[in-house]
Amino acid sequence: MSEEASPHRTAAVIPAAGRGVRLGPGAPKALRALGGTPMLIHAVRAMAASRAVSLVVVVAPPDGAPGVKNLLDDHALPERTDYLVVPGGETRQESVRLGVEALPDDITAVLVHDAARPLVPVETVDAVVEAVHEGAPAVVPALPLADTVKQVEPREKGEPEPVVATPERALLRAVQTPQGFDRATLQRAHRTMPGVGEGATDCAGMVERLGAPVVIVPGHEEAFKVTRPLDLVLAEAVLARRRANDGF
Ligand SMILES: Nc1ccn([C@@H]2O[C@H](COP(=O)(O)OP(=O)(O)OP(=O)(O)O)[C@@H](O)[C@H]2O)c(=O)n1
Ligand SMILES: C[C@](O)(CO)[C@H](O)COP(=O)(O)O
Repeated sequence: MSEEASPHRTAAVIPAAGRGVRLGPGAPKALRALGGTPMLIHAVRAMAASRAVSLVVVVAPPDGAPGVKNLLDDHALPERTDYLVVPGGETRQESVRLGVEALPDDITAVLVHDAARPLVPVETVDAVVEAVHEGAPAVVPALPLADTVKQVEPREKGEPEPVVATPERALLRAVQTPQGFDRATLQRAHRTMPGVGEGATDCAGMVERLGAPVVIVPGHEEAFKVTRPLDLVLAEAVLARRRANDGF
């Protein structure tokens, strides 16, 4: 996909300021190695692989922006893409807001992609971009659920939680990133909605609360989020298979 015939200029914002508490002790999650390369670099390459993406904004840990700039300089990245690093905030919502505020004025479409989803295929990125360029204000890649989901009444840790409802699984989707937005819609959502507590867990949810439509495109099983140690084992296996298939 190319920007040449498009009136859009598309940027990707990569929130990478999280600590990775659920992954366990160590460096901030985005900086941990996957196949010998920081997870963040995989995520940056995944966004820059789309010819539609002309700018990648990395939202670094609050005190880690200079180190992340050095990291980008030290790794081979597509030259047609520009790169910018800004310091992040206390929550994902705050980090994304800081990334969006750093966008140059000529950007019209924005992808928001977790550094923690390093292996998203370019076909998924392009499908999201295409739907935004065709006029959707907000686009989310997602997959049907394998597990049945229960809604519960939360209790203290260790206490059995009463089940309140079993939503119809066929109507549910597990949501991934990159989520794609018309820039004005995303900016309005972030400017009008204060971050409460841990903040919104995804930007599309904020756009829904604005009353704007959000649509789903097919996600990909390799776009999973590295959250817990077992996810890293899976990510290493997927990467090893790709490298074996590519012969490098
Ligand atoms: N203050 C924060 C918190 C999260 N993120 C980013 O948001 C994405 C999704 O968050 P998650 O997987 O929850 O990452 P962490 O917050 O690092 O994980 P944990 O909750 O286990 O600490 C990650 O790329 C993470 O770096 C961010 O930029 N700023
Ligand atoms: C945006 C997201 O990846 C969609 O599934 C997810 O909500 C991020 O949640 P996290 O708790 O910040 O990992």
